[in-house]
Amino acid sequence: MAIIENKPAVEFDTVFGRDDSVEVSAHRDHEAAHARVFKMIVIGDSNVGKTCLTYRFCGGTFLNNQEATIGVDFRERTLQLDGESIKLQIWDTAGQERFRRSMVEHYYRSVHAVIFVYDVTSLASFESIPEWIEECSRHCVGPLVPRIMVGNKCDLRDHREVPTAAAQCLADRYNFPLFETSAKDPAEKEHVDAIFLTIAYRLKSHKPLRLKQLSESSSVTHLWNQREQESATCQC
Ligand SMILES: Nc1nc2c(ncn2[C@@H]2O[C@H](COP(=O)(O)OP(=O)(O)OP(=O)(O)O)[C@@H](O)[C@H]2O)c(=O)[nH]1
Ligand SMILES: [Mg+2]
Repeated sequence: MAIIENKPAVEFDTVFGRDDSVEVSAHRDHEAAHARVFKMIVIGDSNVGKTCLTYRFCGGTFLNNQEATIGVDFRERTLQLDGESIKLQIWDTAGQERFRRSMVEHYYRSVHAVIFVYDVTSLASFESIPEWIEECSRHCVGPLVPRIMVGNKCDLRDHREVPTAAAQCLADRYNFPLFETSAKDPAEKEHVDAIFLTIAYRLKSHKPLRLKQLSESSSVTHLWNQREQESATCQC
């Protein structure tokens, strides 16, 4: 099966910060190789900033001139949480129907956590959230799979269309944590980290569903084959 992809498969594999020394790099390789791996998907309308958010978390910077995602982009980051390595394998999905149609089943297969993203300057993107949640349920993502809701582009204060209170109301209805942030604003970098860390800590306390290590070469095909080999969490 072909994966449509418009950027390198895995852009960053980070253990808190960067250092070019060989020793540190070798240590990171070791840590990453022994990490528990969790698959997380980022879902929401096109243009809400899914790619920029995941890039900010994995790469630490804002991605300028980002084009619409086609199919899926993979990013990874390895975290040290209480002395344990946790690798988050983040599936940055396409928001445009025509770019996601053939991939939807694969997005949800064996997923460990879901992040629903809307744009605080787009009421339409917020109003779509229940549809994304519904799609997620249709694909048999179990109730124990952690989900969070993220309102992005908070830096565009004068253009806000989604009040925090309305978003909190929706989040409460589904019992999701809500975060509002900006992938663009450098001052929000730690807040973006906190979003993913929140999920990582939730996952860490879960029984690992996957013990296999990812290969050093994280090509799309290889990742894909790994996913295909795993038994799905879906019980239907
Ligand atoms: N002002 C501002 N612009 C942002 C922010 N995040 C993303 N953008 C811009 O919003 C546009 C869409 O960002 P993407 O990350 O490509 O959106 P996406 O959700 O991945 O879109 P699809 O791949 O089509 O699903 C780009 O022009 C980004 O520069 C943000 O926090 N603030
Ligand atoms: Mg994208």
